[in-house]
Amino acid sequence: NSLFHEVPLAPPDVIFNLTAKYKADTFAQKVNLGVGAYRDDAGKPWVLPVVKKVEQALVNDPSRDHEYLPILGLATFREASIRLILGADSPAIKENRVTAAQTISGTGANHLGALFLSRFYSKEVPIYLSNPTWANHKPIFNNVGLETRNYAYFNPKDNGLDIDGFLSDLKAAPERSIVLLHACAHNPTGVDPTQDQWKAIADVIESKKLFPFFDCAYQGFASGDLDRDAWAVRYFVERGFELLICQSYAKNFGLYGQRAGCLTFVLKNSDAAARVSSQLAKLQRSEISNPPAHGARIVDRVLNNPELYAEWVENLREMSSRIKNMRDALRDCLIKSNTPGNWDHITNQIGMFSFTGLKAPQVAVLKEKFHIYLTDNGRISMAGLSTSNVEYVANSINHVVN
Ligand SMILES: Cc1ncc(COP(=O)(O)O)c(CN[C@@](C)(CC(=O)O)C(=O)O)c1O
Repeated sequence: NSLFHEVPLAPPDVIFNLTAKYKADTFAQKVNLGVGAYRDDAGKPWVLPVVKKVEQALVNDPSRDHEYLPILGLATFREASIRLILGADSPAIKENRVTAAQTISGTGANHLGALFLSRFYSKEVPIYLSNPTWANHKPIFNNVGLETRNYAYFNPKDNGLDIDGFLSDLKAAPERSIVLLHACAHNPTGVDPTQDQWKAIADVIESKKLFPFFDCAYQGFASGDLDRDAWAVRYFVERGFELLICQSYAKNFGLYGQRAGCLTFVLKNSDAAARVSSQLAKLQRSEISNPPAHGARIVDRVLNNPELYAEWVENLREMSSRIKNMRDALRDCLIKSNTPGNWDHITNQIGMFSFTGLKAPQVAVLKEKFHIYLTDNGRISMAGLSTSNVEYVANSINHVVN
């Protein structure tokens, strides 16, 4: 008998297993609405033109080597990431009370933030996650010994935000609890709080002394405007909260496999920032020693060069507007084919995903009969839609809701 013969067989990951099933499917008209990865109108992954350009320059740069990065990553990448999320004129930056660590993409930022809080904030308080939230959030926090709880988020009646449930769950939370907040383009619902609702959320977090833990994986993807998508984070900073933000460059730079991300901490003063930074370095060293260089160098060059930055903004707008067009097209097709139900949420929701309201049995039929892949909770990645498959998808949805 092996020493590990009692290791339980874990189920495959929901989202990555969907991709594998889709790839294995030989049906000509198969459609992948699973993983939240951008595809162009031909259904192909899109290497951003600005990324291609910078990669060429990097490869041809004679001074480039493969030395270790510092433990906390490329300094100019970290500084640019802080400016991107907080705004170049942020008071927190001026007062030198921000610190950051380059991480293994957004997942790594969530993990390092969780690990730090479990060590230096508290292990006794729970972290509140939106219901529903990204499938990977719960395992990330449980892995570092944090108890996870839910706050109400999605209202199935209007496929919108259950703000009353949201606020009352936070009011009932133990003081100092951590609250995970999606900065923009909520995954999986595509439903974001309005600015007034963010103010009400901030009021409860302040009065209950809760800790805001922002996860920002889609900056620039939601509205197409980087500053607008960072509004909630900047509002909380303005209100004087200490908080952290997880940034991912997987989606907005198309660098999924390069694992480029950043964990940014906003503190009360520079003394606290120095202390936090020193412990982030210690934790990071013992886990990954130092982060991967390639993706960060691409992001670093783009964010620190005005022309490349402007080109990146254009590339971002191209992705976010194609997704918006697909929202309009899907809703139009559903209405044109008299699909029962109200489909306004398809265009009211924002960012990579739409929470359709389809139930697991209906999802099963879409997968098995129509070869359309989406998660059982009815989430569809809008980037999987194209002008050539949107009608087929709408007709298939029509079939399963009738
Ligand atoms: C809210 C949220 N945070 C963090 C991440 C982490 O992304 P990264 O580590 O690649 O930077 C994702 C990616 N979510 C995807 C796009 C992929 C996945 O599940 O990992 C999704 O399909 O939900 C996300 O949706």
